[in-house]
Amino acid sequence: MSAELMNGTELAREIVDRSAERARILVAETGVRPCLATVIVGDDPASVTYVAMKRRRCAKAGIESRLVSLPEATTTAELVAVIRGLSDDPSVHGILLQHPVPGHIDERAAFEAIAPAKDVDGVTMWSFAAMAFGQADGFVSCTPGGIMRLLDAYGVDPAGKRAVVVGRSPILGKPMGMLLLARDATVTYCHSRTVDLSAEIAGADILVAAVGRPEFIKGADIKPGAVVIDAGYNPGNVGDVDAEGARERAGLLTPVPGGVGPMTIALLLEQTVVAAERSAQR
Ligand SMILES: Nc1nc2c(c(=O)[nH]1)N[C@@H](CN(C=O)c1ccc(C(=O)N[C@@H](CCC(=O)O)C(=O)O)cc1)CN2
Repeated sequence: MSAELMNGTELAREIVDRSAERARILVAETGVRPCLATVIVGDDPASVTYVAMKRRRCAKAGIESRLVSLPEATTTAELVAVIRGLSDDPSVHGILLQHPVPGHIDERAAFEAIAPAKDVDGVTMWSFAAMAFGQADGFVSCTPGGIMRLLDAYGVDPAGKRAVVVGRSPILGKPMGMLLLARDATVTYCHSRTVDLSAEIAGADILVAAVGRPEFIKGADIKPGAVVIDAGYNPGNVGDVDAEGARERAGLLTPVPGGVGPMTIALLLEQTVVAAERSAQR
């Protein structure tokens, strides 16, 4: 078997094009241009690259992008104050705090300073709860939200399927499982204390790898015909799944690059436009 690749680049382009058109209409009808404020603390090279990618795509989509670049030594209190300022600024519609922040910062406290209506990256507790309770007024965490859109585009209905999420981070693994559960999948979370990971993976109809360890998931463990979502973004564009092995066994597979990554950014742009539309209606 050779897996069909799920083209995230193409689907993301469609979403960004539609978002750009909505942004254009919003400007024409109300004079409001969607604005995303991105906050980055320190100069981690990967984060700098991701932020630059997001800003480039905002520019292409007609979304204003405001960059707040803070030094490594920024304290939690200073960061919270900056984010609260953006939350109170009516010209800002979406706020993104690039993850990870330096270790001395309380990242949760910083995320929680984002006003729910501007949480276009879906990182606050309010957004998580809204997603878990199926409330449409919240914003979804972008990577899991993008993955659900990919599944839909490729006709994968999670209902009744065994879904295994490897990883339990607050902005990826945990919300991923909740979104699959909301679509009636039988969800298992796996993590560092999971006793027999290979056996859990072997039972997965839908496997989401979100561990942050290069090629951690071995092709031989994958159930033949499974849908394999590689949400890894390790240095050198290496995913969390052994891509060669997965191609042999999976039915559908997201490539790295060109799978989940572009969808993450597409969802961020789409949700920024939605936040701006909502603010213009108020
Ligand atoms: N606040 C957040 N921080 C982080 C998130 C997030 O969703 N919100 N996700 C990751 C990294 N990330 C965005 O920040 C991200 C990583 C990779 C890509 C991407 O499109 N990758 C391309 C390849 C890139 C290249 O060509 O070099 C791909 O997969 O095709 C997008 C977003 C951590 N932090």
